[in-house]
Amino acid sequence: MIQIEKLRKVYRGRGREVTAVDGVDLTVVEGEVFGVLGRSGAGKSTLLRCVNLLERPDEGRVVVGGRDLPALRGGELRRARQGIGMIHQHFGLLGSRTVAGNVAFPLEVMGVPRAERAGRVAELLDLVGLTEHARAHPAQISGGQKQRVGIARALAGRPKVLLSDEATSALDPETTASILELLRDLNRRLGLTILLITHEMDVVKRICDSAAVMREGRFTESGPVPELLARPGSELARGLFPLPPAEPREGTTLVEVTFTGGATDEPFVSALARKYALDVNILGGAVETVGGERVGRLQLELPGDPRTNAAQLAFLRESGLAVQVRNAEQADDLVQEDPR
Ligand SMILES: Nc1ncnc2c1ncn2[C@@H]1O[C@H](COP(=O)(O)OP(=O)(O)OP(=O)(O)O)[C@@H](O)[C@H]1O
Repeated sequence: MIQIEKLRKVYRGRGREVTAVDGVDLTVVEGEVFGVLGRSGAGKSTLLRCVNLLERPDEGRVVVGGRDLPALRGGELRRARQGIGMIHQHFGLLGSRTVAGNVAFPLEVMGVPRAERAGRVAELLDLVGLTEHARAHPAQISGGQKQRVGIARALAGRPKVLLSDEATSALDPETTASILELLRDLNRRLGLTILLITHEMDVVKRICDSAAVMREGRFTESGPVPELLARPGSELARGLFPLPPAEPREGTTLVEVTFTGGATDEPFVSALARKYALDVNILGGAVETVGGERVGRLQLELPGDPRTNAAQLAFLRESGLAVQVRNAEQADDLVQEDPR
């Protein structure tokens, strides 16, 4: 649905150049929620704005719904853009218009006849649960309600794609949860493809099917969330499941185990302990529901150095777990890092 290849965007001015996006490849599959996570200045907004050509990329391809956007001009580009809705952190509502008036605005711009407009506005307000507030002005409603207006307005042109620029960053946790739930619901009900940018791990955890971590204009990791979580060394996994700092003790093996989906149902720690008559020490761990799947990380200490635990580590891997040995350097070739 969204295919970006080798995207580059450089800002130039006052003798200074900033490469905001530096060769990003991104594929967002139709019907999925894709999150780009990164700190301030990583280039997330620029990337998002290149998807609907609010910024023109210097290099690279941006294909949305089969159309190469930078190649389009005039009316063709305008029509292609109507298929891409966008919501913003600060909502961007017109203070002088009512809630209904704000939602009607893009319909007016699109030239939808007045008679049709009222019905469509009512439909959109119903979709976001704001029917009762149709006559209120933005100053009279809460932040969460304002974002609902923003979402209704973004959906006016029946877009197939919704871009979300830190849509929940200005909201409290409870309101954030309700807006994320609404986005998930719209994604499922309308088959809406959502590309969102955020600096909040929690957003990725709650609604993203796939995600990328962006730093200094580049993706450092990218893929389906359960896959990223199971990847040893994943920044996303570390962020979602922070484990206490632990130093390997002499004569022990310190292992971090990540499990997703079905593997969670197996009592693998007790199975390991029983099979090898081991005293397994659990140093830390977290289990969460991500994308509807139970996933988690555990930090385990096994007696004996990694070399003597080759069979035990193989047992964990064969149980479908991603296994990372923290003191792997003590092991020789017998103990391979999980290649995933
Ligand atoms: N219009 C602009 N002109 C010049 N430089 C810009 C412009 N917009 C962004 N930049 C620079 O490009 C880099 C990436 O900015 P961008 O806003 O895309 O990052 P971000 O990850 O979205 O961060 P934030 O969440 O703070 O907006 C930053 O160094 C920023 O200063």
